Amino acid sequence: MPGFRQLWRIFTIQLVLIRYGLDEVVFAIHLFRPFRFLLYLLPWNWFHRKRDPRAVRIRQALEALGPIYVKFGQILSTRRDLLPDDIAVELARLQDRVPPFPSTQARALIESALGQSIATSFARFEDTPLASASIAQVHSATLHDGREVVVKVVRPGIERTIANDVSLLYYMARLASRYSREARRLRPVEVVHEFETTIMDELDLLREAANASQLRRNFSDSEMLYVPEVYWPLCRRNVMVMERISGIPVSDIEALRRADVDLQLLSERGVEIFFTQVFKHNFFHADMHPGNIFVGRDNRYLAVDFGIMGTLSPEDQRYLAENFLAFFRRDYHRVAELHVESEWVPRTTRVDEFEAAIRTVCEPIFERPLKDISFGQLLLRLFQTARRFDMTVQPQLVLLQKTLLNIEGLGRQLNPDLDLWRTAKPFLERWMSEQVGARAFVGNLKQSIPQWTEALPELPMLIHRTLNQATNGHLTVQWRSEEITKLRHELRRANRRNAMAITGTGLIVSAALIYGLDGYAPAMVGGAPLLTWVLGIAGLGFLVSAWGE
Ligand SMILES: Nc1ncnc2c1ncn2[C@@H]1O[C@H](COP(=O)(O)OP(=O)(O)OP(=O)(O)O)[C@@H](O)[C@H]1O
Repeated sequence: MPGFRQLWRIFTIQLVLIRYGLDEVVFAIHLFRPFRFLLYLLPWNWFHRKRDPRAVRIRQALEALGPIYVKFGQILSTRRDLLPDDIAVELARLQDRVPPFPSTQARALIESALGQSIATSFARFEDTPLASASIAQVHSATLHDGREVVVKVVRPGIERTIANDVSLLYYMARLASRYSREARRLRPVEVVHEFETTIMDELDLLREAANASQLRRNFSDSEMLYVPEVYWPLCRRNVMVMERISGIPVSDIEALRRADVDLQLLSERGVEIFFTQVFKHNFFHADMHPGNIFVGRDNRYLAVDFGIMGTLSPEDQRYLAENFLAFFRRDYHRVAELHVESEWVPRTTRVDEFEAAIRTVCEPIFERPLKDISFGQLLLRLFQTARRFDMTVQPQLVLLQKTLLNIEGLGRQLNPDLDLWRTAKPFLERWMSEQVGARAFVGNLKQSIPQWTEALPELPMLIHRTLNQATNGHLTVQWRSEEITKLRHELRRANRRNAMAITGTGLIVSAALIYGLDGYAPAMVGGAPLLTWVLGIAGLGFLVSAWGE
């Protein structure tokens, strides 16, 4: 049960929702019905009732509720498998730009985190921030050796605010799940959990710095992507210092044209970077919105903001690649099979039914020319379909699908004729051939050589011991298999069944004999009818149990 302050906050949230005409979706309003009369005290123009479409009012309400809710809306916008399209599109418009906090506070936070004065750490520190978002603020600075850097500082007190808001969101999500079937369908508790994980990760700048370092290493020889260097001695949990990059924002197409950037090459490089990150490095930048991407010299991308990165398990990678290839061959049966094999949908799913559902969704999409087909939309539709077949939510896949949508959006903005499939197909086919077949065998062999060289010296001794045991007749082989275990159970059951049937038959025969002997066996006279019944019923009981085994 929440405390008074939380209840008050819930009450104010209700007011904001009512103000934006969202009372039809306010489940908890029932709890606050007694206070409804307070609404009549408010002037009529306080309400923004139903003037705008519902999706717009939801966005406005989140903006009115403050930065944490803006962030919540942004993360929610990526769950297009759960939300109606209009709401998802509108929530994606939420701007995470909030008024900056004073530079005196930023300086104090940095000094306390680094344990030294600003003047000791930097030759110059710019008080006007470059950017200010809900979690952190970014300032530019110069190191004593002359290198230009940016300093990212986490907002003061933000951890407590988030903790309070998240516990409130959990409370409301549980209420919603309990009282509203419609809300239950949106899996509110799961959504809040996802939000909590993402936002807590973003608070830890050491984690972001480590992500940046890894990505920089992965692309150290690349002419496609540049990742700024992290200055580790000046990084703490709430402060991060990294090389300052300068380039043209990728969304500024006019400026890119003026700078003679090859837009077609750039759009294809974007796709290649994405597939390289997902399939080669298994470490992808999952916050690829245009605000985080710049273009430098030689058509090279420059990336910032490494708070959200994604990885896939080797199995997910393989299933994903196979899914894409099967999709574009329109082999829906294989797509359905892959979903069952990978257990993205339950093993009990009927492949033919699932295949039919996928076909219904995908055929209209494939009617369009290949260059107009969106991978991200395709995955999204697939997840929406799979959800009807009880697909368990795979956060890593949702993250990937969202990134893919971003990449496509970006690529098509640069080059409306970008044919994603043409760029991606050779990449996926090459990757698949490296994973299966002779090349994969050689690759795996190479990988296991170190283990073999470690185990090799022990081999003669092992062979000697085994042969010794065999000649002395002490060698036992332990062989466990699922089939054998099943067979053993089956045999045991059959034995039990036989024993019960024999006992049951014996008892019934005995009952019949006693019944037949009645009158000829004087010692039993009087007890015979009762004994006949008891034996007969017991015999029947045994037979029925034997039947049920
Ligand atoms: N290394 C850098 N060099 C130059 N500018 C940078 C650098 N890092 C960040 N910036 C600028 O600061 C802005 C905010 O940085 P960043 O995205 O890392 O912060 P954030 O708090 O995570 O914001 P959001 O989550 O809203 O994107 C960037 O959009 C970019 O303009």
